Amino acid sequence: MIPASPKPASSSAQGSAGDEAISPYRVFTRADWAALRAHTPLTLSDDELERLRGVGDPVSLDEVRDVYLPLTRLLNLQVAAYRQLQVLRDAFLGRPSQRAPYLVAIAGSVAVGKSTFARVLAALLARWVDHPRVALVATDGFLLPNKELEARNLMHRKGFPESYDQKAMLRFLAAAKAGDATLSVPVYSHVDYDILPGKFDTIERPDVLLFEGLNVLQTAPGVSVMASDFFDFSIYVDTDEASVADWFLERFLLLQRTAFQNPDAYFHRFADMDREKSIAFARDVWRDINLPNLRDNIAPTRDRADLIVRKQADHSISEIRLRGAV
Ligand SMILES: Nc1ncnc2c1ncn2[C@@H]1O[C@H](COP(=O)(O)OP(=O)(O)O)[C@@H](O)[C@H]1O
Ligand SMILES: CC(C)(COP(=O)(O)O)[C@@H](O)C(=O)NCCC(=O)O
Repeated sequence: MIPASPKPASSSAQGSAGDEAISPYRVFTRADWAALRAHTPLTLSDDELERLRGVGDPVSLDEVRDVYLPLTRLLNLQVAAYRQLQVLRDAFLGRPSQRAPYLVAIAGSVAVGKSTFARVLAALLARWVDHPRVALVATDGFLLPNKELEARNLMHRKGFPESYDQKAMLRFLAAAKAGDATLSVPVYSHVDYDILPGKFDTIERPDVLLFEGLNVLQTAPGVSVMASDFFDFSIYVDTDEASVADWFLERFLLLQRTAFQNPDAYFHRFADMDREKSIAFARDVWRDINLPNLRDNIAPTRDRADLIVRKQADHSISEIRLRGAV
């Protein structure tokens, strides 16, 4: 179903008036998008949603109804079409039909709520009978271990392109797309603030693989293969800089009262820091690390996504842009 009165894409942070005229996106208000749910049933309860919410990320059941259900309906149709295409391609190649997972990338700033978005989407997609096996992988598993970051003087560049083992990430995506039966991903711990040596998560034959991280849509000069070569669909979780700066600060203060109280936490030394110093510290980390990374490496990838969800200052999603639906 197509909404009665489509709107042209409004100007973007990077776009000029000229770009606006040639935007590949169709812009939906939340209400227009919600109408595309059709009869997709709500399969999550409030309790289940509570368990999926991230620290300080207040996604509501209304938002699940209005935003996530139409999206799962769209993805369900896309997966069906993708599978038909695979069958046809294998027939062309004269080989037995092979099944590879449908890969969905989720990008956005630090603290924008990618993990919650991905967890809720994964839970909803897994309730569809035609793709019950949904795996979720975060790209932090592909960060270089702290020892290596220290050796390269990159401890203050965590999350920047050079802080990841790009080759390992591409190898993983290639293996996933090749339909490998068992996939293994290194584990990053927010408690240790480091990769856990020798620890891997194992994923077996997912129908859909969600791949979430700030770097998933990045390209690099002179590089011929990039992560997005392996994606079937991509989503960018967007908001304005001021909102995400506040969310980062609020989350830091919340983690301070919870996760940092754990004596084993890397950030335990900040557990009892007074409020004023804590605010100053979190603002510094934002200003010196996460904001420059957002501006230089993350936000410029936004307009490569198939879908952009735009959050307001209260974290709620107010607008959705869909590529190719103009
Ligand atoms: N220092 C920390 N200690 C514990 N959990 C953390 C810490 N920093 C981030 N997290 C959690 O890690 C996840 C990923 O965070 P982040 O990379 O900022 O992306 P996003 O907020 O977009 O999901 C979130 O669930 C967040 O709450
Ligand atoms: C681990 C992260 C780089 C996010 O990684 P991602 O899962 O997006 O690959 C980020 O959460 C982080 O720790 N940044 C370092 C600066 C900071 O402490 O906020």
